[in-house]
Amino acid sequence: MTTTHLTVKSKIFNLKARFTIKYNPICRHLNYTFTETPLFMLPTINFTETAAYKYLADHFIDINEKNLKQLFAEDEKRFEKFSLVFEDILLDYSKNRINDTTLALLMQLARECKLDEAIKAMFSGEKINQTEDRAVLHTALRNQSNKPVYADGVNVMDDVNEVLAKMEKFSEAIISGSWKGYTGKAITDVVNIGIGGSDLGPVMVTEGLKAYKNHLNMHFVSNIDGTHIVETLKTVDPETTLFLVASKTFTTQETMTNANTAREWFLNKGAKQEDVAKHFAALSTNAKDVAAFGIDTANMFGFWDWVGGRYSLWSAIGMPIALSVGFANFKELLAGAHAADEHFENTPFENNVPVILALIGIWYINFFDAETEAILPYDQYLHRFAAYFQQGDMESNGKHVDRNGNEVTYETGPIIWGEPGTNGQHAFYQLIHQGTRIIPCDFIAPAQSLNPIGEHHPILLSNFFAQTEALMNGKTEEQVTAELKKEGKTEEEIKKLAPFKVFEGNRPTNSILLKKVTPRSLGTLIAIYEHKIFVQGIVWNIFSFDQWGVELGKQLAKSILPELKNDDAVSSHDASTNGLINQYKDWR
Ligand SMILES: O=P(O)(O)OC[C@H]1O[C@H](O)[C@H](O)[C@@H](O)[C@@H]1O
Repeated sequence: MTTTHLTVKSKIFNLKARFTIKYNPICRHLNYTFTETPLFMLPTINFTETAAYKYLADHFIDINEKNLKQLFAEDEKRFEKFSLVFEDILLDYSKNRINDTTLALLMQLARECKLDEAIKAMFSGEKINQTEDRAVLHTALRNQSNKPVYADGVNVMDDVNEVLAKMEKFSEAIISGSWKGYTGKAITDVVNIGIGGSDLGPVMVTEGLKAYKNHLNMHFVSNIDGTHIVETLKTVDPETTLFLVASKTFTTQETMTNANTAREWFLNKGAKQEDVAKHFAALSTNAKDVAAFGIDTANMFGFWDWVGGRYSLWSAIGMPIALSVGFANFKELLAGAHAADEHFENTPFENNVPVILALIGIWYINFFDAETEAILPYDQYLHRFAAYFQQGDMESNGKHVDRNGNEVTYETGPIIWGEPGTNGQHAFYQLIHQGTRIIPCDFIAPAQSLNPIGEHHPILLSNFFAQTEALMNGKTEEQVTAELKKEGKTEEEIKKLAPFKVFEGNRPTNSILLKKVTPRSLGTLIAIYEHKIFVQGIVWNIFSFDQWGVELGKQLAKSILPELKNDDAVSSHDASTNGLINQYKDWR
C-alpha cells in the first residue's frame, strides 16, 4: 500500500484541500479522500490593543518603582519559581524586573496573540512565511522522531532523511580519507564558501564544537573583499583541499565570485576541469545553477525553500559541521535541537523556555524602551554565538510593517550584540553597569570546562556569577562611603568621589548555565534562541521569515558596478554618492 498526499488550492475562494491517495498495487485498489480547509493565515492581532497589554502598561508603573533587591526580599521562593532546568541547561530568569503579575500578564498577552495557533501552524508546515508563500520547517530538518511532516501535501521527512544519509556517506569518506583528490591524496582542508546564513551558522558551530574536532582544517570564506579568499588560498594545497560552495540560491554575488576565484585558482595550479568533481561540492537548493557552475550534481547536497537561510545550519548547509566533528556529532546537534522543538511545541507557556525568554524580552523592549540585548557567553568556544544571532534575530524581526501591511506603532526587533566574557568586562561592561541605558543581558556559561586547566574555569565562572550579582545589587552611596573611609580618604575627598563610584544596580539579566558544551546542548541552546525569535515575531504581528530589507543595497550595487568599469565621472546619483564614486575613480 502506498499513501501520498496532494494539496489543491483556490486563492480566489480562500480555500485549500488535501487529498490522500491510497494505492494497493496487489489488488490495484485506489482510494481518494478529500479534506477541505480554509487557506491558513497567521492571526493578525495588534498586541497593544489586547487586554493583557493594557494591564501590563499599568503594572509597569508599579514594577518600575521597585528594584530587583526589593523583589527578591518580597519573595523568598523567587529563584525556585523563576528558574528551570531543561536538558542539562539551567535558565535562571529571577534577576529580571518581573514578579508573578508580570509573568501572568505576559503569558496572557501570548495567549491573546494566539501564539499556540502560530506554533501549531509552523510545526505542521503551514505557509507562515506568507510574503514568500513558503512553509517554515527548519524543525523538520532535526525531527529525530521521524513523524511525517507535510509541506504542500508531501512528507518532507523522506527528502530530509535522504540528504542526511548522503551527507553521512560523504562526510565519512572525506574524514576517513577514502575520498581522494585528483592526485590520489586524502583531503586535509575544507574551505566553505558562503555568506550570511550559509556561513555564520557553520562558523559558529564548528568554533563552538572545536573540542570535538577531527584532523580536517576548516576555513570559511564569506567576504567579497578579495583579501578573504586570497589569504585563505595561501594556506591550502589544491591537491588536498575540498571547496564547499554553500548558497541556498546559488546566485549570491559574494559567494559566486569567491567560488569562481577558487575554481580558477584550482585550475591554474595544474588541475584539470574533470578534477573539479573531486574538489568542489555544492550545498544548495538550486540544482540547475550548481550544474551550470560545473559541479557534478552527485556532489550536490540539497535543501528546500522552506528552510530559511538563517535557520539552515541543520540542513546540508551544516556539511562543514559534519566534516569537522563527524556525522555522529552532527546528529547529536540535531537531536539537541529536536529536544528543544518538542519542549517548545508541547510545554505550557509558563514552563516553556523560549516563550519565557521571548516575553521577558518584549517586557523590556516595549515597556522599558530597551533598544538592545547583549548575549554574553562565558565560553571562548562560543565566541561567534552573538554574531550568529545578530543575523538570526535582526534579519528576522527587524521589520516595521505588520502582517496586515501597516506601519507598526511600537518597537520590534532589538539590536543584538555581544562578545565573550570575560573579554567584554574589560571593554564595554562599563556602559552596562553605569551607562544611561537599560541593556538586558543573557549570560551563558558551561559548568564543566572542556579544558579544565589550573584555576581558569573557577576564575571564569566567579566572574560570570559576580557580574549578574553586581548588575542586580549595584553599590549604594553608603557602601561607597564606607569603602573610601577604610581607604583613609577625607570627608571632602569622599564627597567628591562617591557619585562616580555608585552603581545603581537594578539591571536585568538572564543566566543560562549549561552543564557542558556538547553537540547536543549546543543544538538545544540554538533552537531555544530560534524559537524565542519566533515568539516575539508572532506577538509583534510581523513576518519573521522574510528579509526584503537586504535587497535594496544589493540592487543598487549591481547598478553601480558597471559605472566603476571606466574612468568617466558619474553624475547620475545624489551629490554625496557621486562625490564618493568620483573620488574613488581618482584614487584607484
Ligand atoms: O545562501 P544564499 O542564498 O547565498 O544567501 C546568503 C544570505 O544572503 C542574503 O542576503 C540574505 O540576507 C541571507 O538571509 C542569506 O543567508
